[in-house]
This record gives sequence, structure tokens and C-alpha cells, in this order.
Amino acid sequence: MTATKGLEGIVAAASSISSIIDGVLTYRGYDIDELAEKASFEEVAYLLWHGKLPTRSELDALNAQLGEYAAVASDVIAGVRLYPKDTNSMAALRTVVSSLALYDPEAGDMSREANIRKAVKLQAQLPTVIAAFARIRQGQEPIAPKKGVGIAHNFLYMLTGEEPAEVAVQALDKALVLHADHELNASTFAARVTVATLSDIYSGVTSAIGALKGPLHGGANEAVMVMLDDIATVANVEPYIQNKLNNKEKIMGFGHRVYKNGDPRAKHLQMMSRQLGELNGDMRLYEMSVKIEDLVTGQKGLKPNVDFYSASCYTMLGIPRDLFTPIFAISRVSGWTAHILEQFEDNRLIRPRAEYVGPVNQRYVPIAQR
Ligand SMILES: CC(=O)SCCNC(=O)CCNC(=O)[C@H](O)C(C)(C)COP(=O)(O)OP(=O)(O)OC[C@H]1O[C@@H](n2cnc3c(N)ncnc32)[C@H](O)[C@@H]1OP(=O)(O)O
Ligand SMILES: O=C([O-])CC(=O)C(=O)O
Repeated sequence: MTATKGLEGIVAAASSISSIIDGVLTYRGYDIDELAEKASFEEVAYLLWHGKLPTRSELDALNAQLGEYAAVASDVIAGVRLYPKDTNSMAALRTVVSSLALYDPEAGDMSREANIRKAVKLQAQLPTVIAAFARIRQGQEPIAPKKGVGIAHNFLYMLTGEEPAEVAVQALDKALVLHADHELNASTFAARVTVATLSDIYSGVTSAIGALKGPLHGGANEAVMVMLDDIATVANVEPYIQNKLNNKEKIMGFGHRVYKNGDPRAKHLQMMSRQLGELNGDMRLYEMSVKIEDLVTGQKGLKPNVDFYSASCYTMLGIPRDLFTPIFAISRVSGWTAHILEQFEDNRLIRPRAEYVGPVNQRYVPIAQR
């Protein structure tokens, strides 16, 4: 038995949810390029869960259900008030999502109907708890979710207490569409491994959030913004990046396990970054990002991934950088839960083997003689 480090190239599940074939990403067979231009995030979530685009009445019903479930139990918010104010936002999200299960009377109901309802609840409640966390740590009161608006609108409203501009809603909605699912990425795999033991959907999503947090995965979007903040000016891009490349340091937001010729989502986010810069009358972050891309792609052949341009986009939408990865989770919970539902449909415990490389033939030595 020989291990494949990082499971590179190993096909570990059959799935009909999303595919990456020859660098083209599809959700249920629909090209992400078309969905990014035409679909709302709620339509995409429905597509991931049900395998088809919703009719008008199906979408209306989903939106009504999302509105109904968006408020969370007051005890969950009371719990958030107890978190240290400087707590890591993804650690807070991991904890609060785990706690949602405690207040859901059907948390342990493993029927498909209950699991679909729980998927919708998680989708509806993640924006509420993230916005509540962000406000509470600043000494502000959480804002209750609004009915009759989409997830992107509601999140920006709950975060700021103000009606968001339509352009901001559209930009965030498109970003949510672009992040919704991605085949067997690390966090989705973590979710599937967890529920394949027949644990519940809340456990699966909590595992997934833990996996998304790391900077080699979803945490890279925040790390990109830390880098942009460090660089600060267009003039400083070249010395800063050159120094990192010379020291063989990783440049966050570049490279991908599957895409070697570029991530098809990045171009949409690059365009969004340019448009937001033009609208704000401030091209600094966009120009810095393009210059970083020129250097990193020119010298290393590495292309930007989904996390690279999302950092400048979210900052231009006025979102604090430590909420970038939680926003990724707001989107990806649609994919995680679709994969959990798919895993339950034809479940088998996920239990690979390890190649043993440790010592052999050891004999026990009594503690007094060691
Ligand atoms: C939503 C997402 O999860 S997208 C990915 C988000 N993560 C990041 O942006 C973090 C930066 N990127 C990376 O760390 C990697 O490219 C990953 C984790 C995305 C993919 O990792 P792997 O498939 O294991 O690639 P691996 O790390 O082996 O890289 C292969 C080679 O490219 C180099 N490389 C890969 N990414 C980068 C990078 N961002 N900057 C500099 N060099 C890089 C590696 O150092 C390695 O070089 P070597 O062969 O000389 O040792
Ligand atoms: O697929 C991956 O390895 C990481 C990624 O791009 C994603 O999860 O969107």
C-alpha cells in the first residue's frame, strides 16, 4: 500500500452535483459562466439541492421558507454574546453553527424531508449568525433578518443596519453563485466523511466550516487581503512580491489542486473588482491585484484562484476582511448540504487506509526502565 499525498488525483466519490472537466466548472451540468451572469444565488441553491432549476412558484416557496427560517433562537444569540470579542470569526462560526443543532427539534431526524428542511434552515441562518457576531463584537445590537429580500441583500442589511445599494447586492449575489459548490474540495469532503458515519447534517456542516477556515482553502481570501493591506500601494507590489517569490513563499490566492490553466471563477471576480473600483472612484486595490497577477503568473505560471479577486471585491463592498471566509461559508453551505443529502442517498462509510511508515517490532519497556 502506497499513500498518495494529499489524495491528489484520487476519485473518492461519485457525484452529480458539480463537475470540473477540462477546466470548465458546472453545477448540475450548467456552466458556471452562464449561471454567474443569469442566475440568483437562491436559484443556484435550489439547483444544487434538487438537481433542477426552480419554476417561479418553487423559487417563491424557497424564498418564503428562507425568510421564515432566517431568525435564530434567542439562546443562540445569547451564546454569541459570551464569545471573546477578539475571537476568530471562523472559530465563532464553527461554534455557533454547532449550537444551532441544540435548538432545532428535528436535528436528529434523519428523514430526507427533515434533512432538506435543515439544509434550508442552515442556508437561511448562516447570514443571520455571522451578521449578529460581527455586530455584537463591536458593541452593537444584532439586526433581525428582513422578509421578502434575498440572502445577499439580507446579509448586507443585517451587517450594517442600512438598506444596501442595488449594485452591492448584485455583486455579492454573483460572488455567492460563484462560490456555491466545487466538487470534492476539502471542506465538502470533510462534510461527506462526517455524515457517512450517519452523523447529522449539523455535524457535517460544522466539520466543513473547520476545513474551510484554513488558509490553503477558504481562509485564503482573508489572507489575500492581509497581503494587499501589507503592500498598500501599487508601487510597493513589485518589491514585496519579488521578495516573497525569491524566498519561495506562497502567494495567497494563487494556484489550485485541480485547475492548472486558471480558475474559471476568477475572471468574473476580476471583472467585478474592476467595476467596483470604477464605481468607488478608487482603482488602487484592483490595480495592485492585476500587478500581483502579472508578476506571479509571469514568473511562476500560477493563476489566480477564486479567493484572489474576491478579496478586493469584498473590501470595496465595505466588508471587514475577517468576514470574507464566513461569506464563503454562506455560499458554500448550499453545496455542503447538497453533498450531504447526496451522501445519505447512497451511503457507505468513508474509511480509507494508511500506509504505515512507523517503527516495527517494538517491545514494551516498563516505565521505570525507560
Ligand atoms: C477556495 C480554495 O480553496 S482555492 C485555494 C486557496 N488557497 C490558496 O490560495 C493558498 C495558496 N495556494 C496553495 O497553497 C496551493 O496552490 C494549493 C493549496 C491551492 C494547492 O496545493 P497543491 O495542489 O498541493 O499544490 P502544491 O502546494 O504542491 O504546489 C505545487 C508547486 O507550486 C507551488 N505553489 C503552489 N501554490 C503556490 C502559491 N500560491 N505561491 C507560490 N508557489 C505556489 C508550490 O510551492 C509547489 O512548488 P514546488 O513543486 O517547487 O515545491
Ligand atoms: O476545489 C478546491 O480544492 C478548492 C476550491 O477551489 C473551492 O473549494 O472552491
